[in-house]
Amino acid sequence: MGRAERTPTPWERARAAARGLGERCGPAAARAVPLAEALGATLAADVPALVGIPDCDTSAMDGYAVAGPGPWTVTGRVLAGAAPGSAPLAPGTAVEIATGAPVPPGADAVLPQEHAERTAAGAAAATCGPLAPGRHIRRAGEDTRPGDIVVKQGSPVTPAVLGLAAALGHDTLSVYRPRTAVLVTGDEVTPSGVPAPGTVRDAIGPMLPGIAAWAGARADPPVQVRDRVDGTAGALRAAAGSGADVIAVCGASSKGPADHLRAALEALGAEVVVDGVACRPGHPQLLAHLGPPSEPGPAVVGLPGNPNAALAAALTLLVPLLAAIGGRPDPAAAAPARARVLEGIEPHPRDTRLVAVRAGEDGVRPIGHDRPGSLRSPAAADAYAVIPPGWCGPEAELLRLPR
Ligand SMILES: Nc1nc2c(c(=O)[nH]1)N[C@H]1C(S)=C(S)[C@@H](COP(=O)(O)OP(=O)(O)OC[C@H]3O[C@@H](n4cnc5c(N)ncnc54)[C@H](O)[C@@H]3O)O[C@H]1N2
Ligand code: MOO
Repeated sequence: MGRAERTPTPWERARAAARGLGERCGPAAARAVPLAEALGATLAADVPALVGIPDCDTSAMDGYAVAGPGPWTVTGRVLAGAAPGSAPLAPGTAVEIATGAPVPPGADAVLPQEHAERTAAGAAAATCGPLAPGRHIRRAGEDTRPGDIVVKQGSPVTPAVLGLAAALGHDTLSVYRPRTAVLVTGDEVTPSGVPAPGTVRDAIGPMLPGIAAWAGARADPPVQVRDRVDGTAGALRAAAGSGADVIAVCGASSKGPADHLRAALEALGAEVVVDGVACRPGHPQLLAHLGPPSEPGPAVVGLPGNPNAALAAALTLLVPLLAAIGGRPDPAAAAPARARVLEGIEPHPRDTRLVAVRAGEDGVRPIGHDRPGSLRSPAAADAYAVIPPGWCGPEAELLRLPR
């Protein structure tokens, strides 16, 4: 097992290393998925328009499509969904028309309903003066022409991207969505219900699907692993064999008698890229690569067992790693990146502190309850304030929390 760092890696350097490993392991395999399953993934290919918007000349208003000067004899009605007509509208005639309906050839403009007057003889007249040619007609391809690239590869699939893809005729999209397997260690950890005395409920597994989704990835349901080296190594091997891009291991990251992650990685010949990070909470976290360095092979992230430390570690290593494998920016680092800290925070002498803060109008305030074993503060927070050693304010970088 190659050890890149024997001392804890500085926090910023650890995030960069996670991104670097993600770029080395990525991109995740591209898959065509139905639109209903694509939300939050990253586009693996440009999205072309399969149809023009609009696909033919259409009316932008409810009213009358008119030809020549008025008043006009109304000869019919066209509703949205009608096939585009081929018979030209004769000068002096009009058809009643709905928004989105195809404008007949020969029509000069659309007279909106509210500017039209029907005469007793059934003709239509304008109450608004002459209409400019083409008024209220949306020309074929005016917004988008067939073949236009409307969203670029690498963009996140948002609700608007889904709606646009559907409007342009797509039923599926080709996307990257890295997959992380989740191994929960700890013989005392129980997956459901009120924990019995001496046991604890898994509080890390439930956080990972939302954290992964935020990074454009997905997390498998947690698999519980007994506190043994061979069991941990076997679970890592099985997760790697399942084709996971990343394996997140919860707990067993420290140096106690039941902490077997490092020994299991050593048994598998893993390359350890980050062995401890100079941050609080979360200092025993770890980043490794399984398989030969030249292969994409899954990356392994060791998340400390203390749940607040696990969350800090997930934002430090897991999120940049998954985002890079999916080919998108780290969402935790997105703007606004700095804020004024309105209450004193004591820096740590050597490590970067990640302090849960709530955003107000003038800046951010620590929430308190800052304990590695408790999620009370991040559950009430908007971000972690990043407090490096020697920090004296007044501003701090913010590491955003998934909402
Ligand atoms: N001698 C040292 N001991 C410890 C150090 C150290 O530097 N030297 N670091 C401490 C810090 S900081 C942390 S964080 C933890 C990390 O521990 P592990 O990753 O090895 O995790 P465990 O020992 O298995 O568990 C720690 C703690 O968290 C609870 N836990 C574990 N998994 C879960 C889970 N899925 N959900 C909720 N809670 C969980 C577990 O019961 C323990 O209470 O090490 C310190 N010790
Ligand atoms: O990773 Mo530990 O927080 O510093 O609990």
